[in-house]
Amino acid sequence: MNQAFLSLGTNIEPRLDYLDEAIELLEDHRDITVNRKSSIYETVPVGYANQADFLNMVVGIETSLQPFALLDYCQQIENRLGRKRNIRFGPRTIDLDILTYNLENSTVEKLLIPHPRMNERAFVLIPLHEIAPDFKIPLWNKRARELLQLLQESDIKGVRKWTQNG
Ligand SMILES: Nc1ncnc2c1ncn2[C@@H]1O[C@H](COP(=O)(O)OP(=O)(O)OP(=O)(O)O)[C@@H](O)[C@H]1O
Ligand SMILES: Nc1nc2c(c(=O)[nH]1)N=C(CO)CN2
Repeated sequence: MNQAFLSLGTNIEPRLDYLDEAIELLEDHRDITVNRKSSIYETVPVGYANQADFLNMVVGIETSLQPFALLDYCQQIENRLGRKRNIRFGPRTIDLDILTYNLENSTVEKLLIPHPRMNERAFVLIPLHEIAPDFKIPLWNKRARELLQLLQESDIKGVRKWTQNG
């Protein structure tokens, strides 16, 4: 069985429902088992600042799907949840990125694994550290915590645990 980590992000309300529905749709697939879920984090937008705060989380899955089939299913979920692709890095109902797939590296533009920007994203590294503290991310061959240490304090401050009651 293959082990992958996926990043989920949303900044259009109802944000919590989009996360819940995306996870349900992952669990509905007979070839995917979601075996780890991080907490939900509220995060300041990175890249394109003029947009609402995100909810982000990371899940660990086991799957018999090959990487492109997994990407295809992630994109089906994005489409079902009404994802529009207009502004790069802009607002979205749900974004599902494949962070890692086993210890594989893929350099095909349509599917870059590990995700090439994950090392600079505290909104990915903090939840990944929570569920897989010892996992060494291929390409950098470093744990999430070690990559976090290379980021600015301000990037890390933009990520805080989210609870429904604020
Ligand atoms: N690891 C990956 N996970 C998901 N999509 C990927 C990955 N590597 C490459 N892609 C490609 O990136 C394309 C654009 O993806 P998307 O619209 O989700 O980007 P984005 O969320 O705006 O930016 P980012 O990838 O920085 O999070 C997808 O169509 C997909 O083919
Ligand atoms: N905080 C945060 N910022 C982002 C996010 C995201 O999920 N969270 N996704 C982006 C495009 O992939 C761009 N910027």
